[in-house]
Amino acid sequence: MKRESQGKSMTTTPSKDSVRRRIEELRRQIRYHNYRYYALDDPEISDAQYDALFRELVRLEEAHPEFASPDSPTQRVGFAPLEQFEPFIHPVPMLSLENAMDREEMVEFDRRVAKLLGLTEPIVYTAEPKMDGLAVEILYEEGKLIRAGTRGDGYRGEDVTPNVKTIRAVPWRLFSPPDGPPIPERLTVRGEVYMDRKAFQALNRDREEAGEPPFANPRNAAAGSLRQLDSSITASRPLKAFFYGVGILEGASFQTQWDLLQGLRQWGLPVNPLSQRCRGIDQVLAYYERIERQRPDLAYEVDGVVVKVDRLEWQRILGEKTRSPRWAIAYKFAPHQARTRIVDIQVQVGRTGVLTPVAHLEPVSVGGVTIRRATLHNLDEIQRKDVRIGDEVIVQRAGDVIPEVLRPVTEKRTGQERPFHMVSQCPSCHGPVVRLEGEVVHRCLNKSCPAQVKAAIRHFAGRDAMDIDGLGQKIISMLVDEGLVKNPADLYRLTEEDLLKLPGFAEKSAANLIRAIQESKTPELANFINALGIQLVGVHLASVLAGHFKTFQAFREAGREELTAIDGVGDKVADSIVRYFENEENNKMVEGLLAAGVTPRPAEAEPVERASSFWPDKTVVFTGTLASMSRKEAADRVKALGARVASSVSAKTDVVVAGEKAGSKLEKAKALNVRIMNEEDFLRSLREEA
Ligand SMILES: NC(=O)c1ccc[n+]([C@@H]2O[C@H](COP(=O)([O-])OP(=O)(O)OC[C@H]3O[C@@H](n4cnc5c(N)ncnc54)[C@H](O)[C@@H]3O)[C@@H](O)[C@H]2O)c1
Ligand SMILES: [Zn+2]
Repeated sequence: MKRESQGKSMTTTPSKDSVRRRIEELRRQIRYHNYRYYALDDPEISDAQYDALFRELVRLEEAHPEFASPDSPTQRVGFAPLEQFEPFIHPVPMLSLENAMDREEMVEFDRRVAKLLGLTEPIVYTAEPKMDGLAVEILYEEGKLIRAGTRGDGYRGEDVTPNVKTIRAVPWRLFSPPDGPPIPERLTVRGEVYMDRKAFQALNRDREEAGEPPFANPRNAAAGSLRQLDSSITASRPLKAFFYGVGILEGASFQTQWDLLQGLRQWGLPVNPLSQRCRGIDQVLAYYERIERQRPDLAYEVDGVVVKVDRLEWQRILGEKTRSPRWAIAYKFAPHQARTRIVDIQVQVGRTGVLTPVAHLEPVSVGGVTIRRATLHNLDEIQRKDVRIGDEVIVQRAGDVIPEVLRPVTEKRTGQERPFHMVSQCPSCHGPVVRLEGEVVHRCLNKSCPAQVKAAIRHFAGRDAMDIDGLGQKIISMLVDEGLVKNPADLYRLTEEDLLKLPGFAEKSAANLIRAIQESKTPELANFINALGIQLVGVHLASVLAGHFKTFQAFREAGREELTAIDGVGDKVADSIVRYFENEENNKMVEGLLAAGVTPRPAEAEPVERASSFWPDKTVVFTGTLASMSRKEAADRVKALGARVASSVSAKTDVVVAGEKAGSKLEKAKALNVRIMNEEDFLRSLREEA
């Protein structure tokens, strides 16, 4: 895929004056976009477009040093912290990274490093996925989490300690096995807070349904979730973190970046398992290609790889420039973008009646996937981007995130393009379309609107809900159109005879679907709560609520007070739940489900005790025999602390607990660089959690 033009190429020599004006214009634009991106977490342009502006400015300033200025955005990191937050001072400045866009720039980086160090042999690097989240620094003293802040302008960030403490992957206390590095007296560790793509999509769906503006991408969702004044909002968002560096490190030392990563891992800080040591630039380039291939399958967004000179001594020799270190570089992936034409814009009705305009496109291949539709979010977005029917547009797809229209190519307009008007009648039920006060979205308010019923049933039958196999969009559509199903509870009254009347069903397929529906009757409580489709209650909150209430009855009877007392449940969510169960129709539907024999399984394990430092969210494999307890007992102990137990070792394994006579799993763990605990380490860590 060709990238968008990297700024204007200059064929004739421009006058000094026009260069100065362009520089000023670029600085003004970049400052504005920095503000949107860093302060508001709401960018207006894509990263690729931003990078093009930034690079053009760098080039002009290099070619015309007389216009250089210490307050140019090229000399600064990020954006000053917002005043609503207490400042977080970085004891060692937290810089940005220089970017490379192609192989030549990487080869050039390698040459520069070799020259500065006076080396001729291949240089060893540690290469890591470049997480697309936001950078944080956390201070640990004697292993205890003291404070955490965002990067801000590199010198001062925003103090977000209570928010960072709600992230399960972040230990409140560091852990040290006897054979690992000692716990440092003082440590500031640096990492990236991010949100998985799936969680991001679920969050955006919930937001769109609730009439709130969706986040542009997982990075902004993570940043917007972490930079909250109310940490219960942060707690309700499924954030994760990977760590990759340190600022201060007292009382422990490492020789290389690679050893440092292993050390962080041993202290219980999550480190990206895809990191790799590379000998020479060719291995770096191969690593880049491998990660780019894996990119669509990763659970999270990466926007490139970060390459760091491995020897810390050499890093010190190379030192820093104003904005970035000389010993590291970010090799960015090309965005998956393409040009195509909007054939039409149609509105789609969601399960709570929200109307989403969707662009129907001339099919185009973007990063290997053919796309025919792209979301336009809402009317405001369409007007802000000035997208019209018939426009040639740039579309972008990041991983499996829903493709979106970035902007029209206005130079290609013919005058035949038509602006989009929001419909005044619901395309499904022809009811009136309204825009409620304070909302950006338009809605159909008719509760029995067929499109809403269909969407609600699709949600109900989905993977994270009742998980009904074989109940796809087409069948749901027929069931609703034929009047066989008016709400989810009706599904359980369907018979084979009903289905056989529909086109496309035979005895066997009808029997299969009825069986799948009947088999869905004992969902996990969290899935059942999610299935109900309560506004603002998505997959993540549903599991928080299930963990708290244990039974559906207790959840259903909970009052506002009890709800808001739960970590991660704010006023809005509590109101929405209470309102749901006050509604006559919802109650009838829920009664219908229970009467049909739907019995959610009570949630099991105790909610994780937050103060426990190491085990939450870790994937653990046991191997060999433990002298002090059975395998089952050991597994139950760590599960109670929030860990998952797996049977085989993979790159996703966090810890292998190896007892006597451990065999191949232990070998595999060593090969994959997975942390290994012997029985003594294991018992000690359980004692520490007690
Ligand atoms: N769209 C917009 O309007 C807009 C505006 C401003 C910035 N941006 C984006 O932000 C970028 C500039 O931001 P930046 O200064 O944060 O630089 P950067 O994102 O290019 O690189 C530095 C950052 O990379 C992150 N990182 C991820 N994984 C890492 C790892 N393994 N090791 C080290 N660091 C890792 C850290 O947060 C670090 O601060 C631009 O290139 C652009 O893509 C976009
Ligand atoms: Zn309708």
